[in-house]
Amino acid sequence: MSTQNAIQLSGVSKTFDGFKALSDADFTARWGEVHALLGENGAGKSSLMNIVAGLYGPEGGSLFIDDNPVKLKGPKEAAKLGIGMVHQHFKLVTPFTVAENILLNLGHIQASGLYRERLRRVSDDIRAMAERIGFRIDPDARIDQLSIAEQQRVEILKVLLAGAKILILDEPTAVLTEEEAENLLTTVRGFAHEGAAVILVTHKMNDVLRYADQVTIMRSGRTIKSLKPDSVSVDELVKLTVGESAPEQRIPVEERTSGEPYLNVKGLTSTGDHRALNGLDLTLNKGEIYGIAGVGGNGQSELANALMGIPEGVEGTMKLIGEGDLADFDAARRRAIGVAAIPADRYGSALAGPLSIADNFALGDIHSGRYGPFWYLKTGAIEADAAEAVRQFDVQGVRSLKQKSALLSGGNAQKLVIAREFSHPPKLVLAHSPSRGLDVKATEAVRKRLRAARDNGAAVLLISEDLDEVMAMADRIGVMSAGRIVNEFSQPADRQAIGQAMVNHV
Ligand SMILES: Nc1ncnc2c1ncn2[C@@H]1O[C@H](COP(=O)(O)OP(=O)(O)OP(=O)(O)O)[C@@H](O)[C@H]1O
Repeated sequence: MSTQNAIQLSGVSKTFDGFKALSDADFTARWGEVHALLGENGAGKSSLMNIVAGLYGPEGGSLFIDDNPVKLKGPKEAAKLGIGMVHQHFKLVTPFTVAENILLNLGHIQASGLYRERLRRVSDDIRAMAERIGFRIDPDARIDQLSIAEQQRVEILKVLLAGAKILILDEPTAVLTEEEAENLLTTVRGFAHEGAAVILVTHKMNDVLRYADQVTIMRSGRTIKSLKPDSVSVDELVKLTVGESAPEQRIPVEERTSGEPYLNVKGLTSTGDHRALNGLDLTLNKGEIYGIAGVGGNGQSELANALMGIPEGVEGTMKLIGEGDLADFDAARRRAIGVAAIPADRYGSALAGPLSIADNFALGDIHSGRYGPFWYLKTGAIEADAAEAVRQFDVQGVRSLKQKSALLSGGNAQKLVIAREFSHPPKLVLAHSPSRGLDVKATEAVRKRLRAARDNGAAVLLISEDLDEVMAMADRIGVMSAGRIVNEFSQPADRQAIGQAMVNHV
């Protein structure tokens, strides 16, 4: 393994609206290593890596690539130096196909030949790379027909095919299944050990311990420590990351009796050619958490969309007993009934990025009249409630409630969504990958909210590709495959049997 530095940042600072996101941060990653970057939500990990990727210019400090001092003028220059970053929130052109998106990114490299010919070549490269790293992806699929997990695979392929030698992966495994995550991390470790450098921004301690050669921990805009993961335990890493107050222990899920049925889904089927949902039946009871496990791309996103009222062509029924069919309710009616929705794509489907934190918080209550008639909103009341929610849900990085919500770090944006959705006691909670991108403390806080909602009698549907999360949270587990629930398990359930059911039907 070379000892030459791939990246060296020293004394880097960055301020946003007077807020110091990075102050005097140092970071060194060597060629040949997988280097994990850990830290609480809002610690500054993405900001630091955005500087390496040429997206942000630092105010102070210096950046060396391959031991040469550089001043990046933008991401193109970073790409030329072999730096490729896969962001937490994707940068794909949604009406385009996978191959078109990748060709767009490779424009400068694959410039020769007719467009169709170039597209064909790129499609071949995509297939070859996908096979090499164990991804299933169709180069001709349109991005807007792919699940979040599949879109992430496209982003990863995009960077790999552009020939990056310094790979920065911001939370790459957050939406991947265990097997996909293992494949990906094994592959990137292979790249690193062949001589590249891989930076893995993550909250998953086990990924750090299993795959990283070195780990740097950030807190409040500073790098506080860099060490070899095999020199510490998970507990020590957690403490270094979130401070002394270690998160709660996992509560083992016991067999428990739930209440009467509340949501009855019958024959839910996609109307398009691609039968993402194919006759799905599901009954969710009051006072239970029903977890949906499954390999990504088996209809989970379409189910979440249909239930949450995000446009999705489906037929079949989604009856809320005593209320009517969910498909007939507009957003205001859903709120009035007590439906809380936490979509997987928090920026695309849950938050209005250009609106302020306070306005995003109040969105759910505009129709109810809580803040006055909509032509004269009581901004003081909105801000008072939002301030209280920000405090209660520990949303960090809030300089002002008037700040755009798009500027919150990924994890803190999720906390804002959850604060809004739980601002009234919910009767039905629909949560899709709710702890994606959250640090250990925030993950525990979200899980506590879901459990509390269940204990107060709500029906909670948890759709997650993280089997550990489903196992830890759900009272009953449904395995989804090819657009249907193919097996149901009650707790305590056998993890291996669930894993079997997930793959047997693929
Ligand atoms: N473009 C921006 N404008 C204003 N503030 C920003 C911007 N980018 C980041 N920030 C702020 O800088 C701080 C650090 O954010 P950053 O995204 O780097 O954290 P992170 O460690 O990656 O967090 P997470 O784990 O939640 O993704 C946050 O308070 C965030 O709100």
